[in-house]
Order: sequence, then C-alpha cells, then structure tokens
Amino acid sequence: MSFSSLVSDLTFRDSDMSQISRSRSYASTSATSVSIAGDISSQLHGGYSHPLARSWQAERQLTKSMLIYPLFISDQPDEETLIPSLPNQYRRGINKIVPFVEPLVHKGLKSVILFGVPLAPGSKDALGTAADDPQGPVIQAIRLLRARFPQLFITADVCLCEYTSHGHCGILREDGSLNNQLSVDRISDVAISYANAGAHCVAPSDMNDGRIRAIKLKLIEAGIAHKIVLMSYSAKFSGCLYGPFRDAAGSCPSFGDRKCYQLPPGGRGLARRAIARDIQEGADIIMVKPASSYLDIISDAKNIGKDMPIAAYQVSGEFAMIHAAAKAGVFNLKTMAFETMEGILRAGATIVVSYFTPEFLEWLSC
Ligand SMILES: NCc1[nH]cc(CCC(=O)O)c1CC(=O)O
Ligand SMILES: [Zn+2]
Ligand SMILES: [Zn+2]
Repeated sequence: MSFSSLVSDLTFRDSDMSQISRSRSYASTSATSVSIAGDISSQLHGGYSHPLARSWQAERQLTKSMLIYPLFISDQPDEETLIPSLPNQYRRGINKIVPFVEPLVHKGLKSVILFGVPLAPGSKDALGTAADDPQGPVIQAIRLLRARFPQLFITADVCLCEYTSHGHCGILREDGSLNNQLSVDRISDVAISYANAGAHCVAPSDMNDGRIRAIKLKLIEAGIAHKIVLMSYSAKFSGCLYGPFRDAAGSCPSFGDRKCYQLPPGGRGLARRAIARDIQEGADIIMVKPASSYLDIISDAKNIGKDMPIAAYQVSGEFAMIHAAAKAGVFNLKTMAFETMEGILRAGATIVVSYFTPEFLEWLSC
C-alpha cells in the first residue's frame, strides 16, 4: 500500500489543525472536512523552519576552500593604494603583500589569483613585454607567496591587457584587430613563465582562440603539465561589469572595446561552444564570468563539463554594485553577499572568485 492510499481516506476538520499533533483526533465526523493527502503535500515549512534544516535544502554550502581572492600587485614595491571604484580593495606592491595576506591565511584563506599592475612609465609596449618580466610584480609575487605561505594555492591570471600600450588582450595587427596566432604564442609563453615561477594554476583571460591547447602543449613540453592546473576563462562575456577592475589594473583599452573577443551577453550557444572547445583543448577548470547575470551559463558549464570543477567569477562591477546598493540602504551587505553566493553555487559552480573573500572568511568563522 502506498503512502498516499494509506492517508487518502483520513479526514479532519480544518479548525482542528492546531490540535492534530497533540490529540491525533483528526478522524472527526464534522461536515467541513478536507482530504489530508492534499494537505500533507502542501505542508513544506516543516522541512525548513529551523536554520539547520534550511541549510540542508542546499546541494552545496559555501566553504572557505571554494573561494579565490583576487590580488592586484603593483610594480611599485611600497605602494598600497585604495582603488576608488572597488570598495576596500587595494593595489599593493611586493613589500605590502605578506603583511596583508598573512592574517587572511590565518583566517582560512586557501587561494588567491594574481593580477599585475605595471605603473612605471614606459613599462607598457605593443607586445606586453612586462607580463613575464622576471623582476615584474606577478613573478615576484608568485615566488614570495610560495615561499611564505606553502599551503596557499596560487593562480596567475594570464593576459596582456595590463601590459600592452593599447590595452588589448593580445598582439594587434596593423588594422587594430587581434593577431590570434601571435597572441596565442605570447600568452602561452607568459603562462609557462608563471608556472615555472611556481604558480599552481594559470588562468588565461585573454580569450584568444586556441590558447588552452597552446598552453597545455607547452606545459607538456616543459615537463610540468602534471602539476599545473589550467583554468580557462571559457565563457567570459563583454559588458559593463569590468569597469572597476580596469581602474584597478589600468587595463582599459586605449581604443575600441573587447567585443570581438569577449562573448556577447546574449550568446548562450556561443558560450556552450567555447566551454566544449576548451574542455577539448585540455582545460582542467572551466570559468564563467561575470557570475550573477550568467547563472544559466554556469548551469550549462556544469552540464557540459559534468566531471569538471566549475568556477564563477563574481566580477568587480558585481561587487561594486552590491556595495553601492547596501550603502544606499537597499539591503544588508552580508545578506546579499550570501544570497548571490547561494545562487552561484546552486547554478553549479564549485569555485568562486570573489572580492568578498576576506568578509566570507570572517562570516564563515562565526
Ligand atoms: N583580461 C583581463 C581581465 N581579467 C579579469 C578581468 C575582470 C575582473 C573583474 O572585473 O573583476 C579582466 C578585465 C577585462 O577583461 O577587461
Ligand atoms: Zn603566520
Ligand atoms: Zn585582458
């Protein structure tokens, strides 16, 4: 006998509802009776009225090990400058990194992603030469963090836009469009330099076609493919949510935009193709970026890359928006930060890059 047939002939007066659990006298003879079967399936609150039971309704809970914190590393050793459009985030020189990171590591920080910011006059050129300068900020920071925090997982973002005079994410042709082959050759060289310096993970965000394959092949050639994670920004959409980042990194294009190499926001099919392509080319982790406006893409990534870790980047504009709205009294910052995370995890992400990481380390400790 099924559960529903067991209960289907039981009836009770709705005015007795509050007494049901105490008296169990619901087999009443009243005329105004309803079928309990229908009522049982409408009673969901019991499953989540307690905070712990509420947490059990989620497939995945945010943990500290899911979080990657972005760090902007300046080439000015003693710099520590607040980035006006990116609340509480600083550009830091090599001498300021360890004192900043140390307390975070003690609070449970597991992973960072590094972005270099060359500020010295004349440090930018058409080829982005400074990207893999052994004395440059990223390679210095990788070495320093590896030495000081052996447990910290270090990802290096790989791109040229911070280092090119034109601010685009590759090497250009005469007509101003990207030269894909030259860009991929250069990007993959930069990735290998970061890996050789000690990065655990390289994450190309340039979006040139074929870069994942090129990097994987060079990692194999260098004999280090077995210990370097290749995280692809596979589904990176063009849009207006990267503004504060470009302020922070000084990577705003000097002409044009990135629409030829970042995905159009409506391009769900294109994103799926890019994800499938990058898996094929040897990516170890697939990233979707931005996060909150692209939850369907995160879900697609989880479906296409069933057996892969999926990362979502809650980008600078998303972070700044939440801060601005909280400041305007729209909502509580912490509540909203958790709500966005729950959405991102629910969609299928298992890793989140977020500027909220220091706050989450606090909040998750309580
Ligand atoms: N290719 C560089 C890069 N890597 C990560 C971000 C954005 C991160 C953020 O907004 O927080 C960008 C900016 C861009 O594409 O212009
Ligand atoms: Zn310590
Ligand atoms: Zn770039």
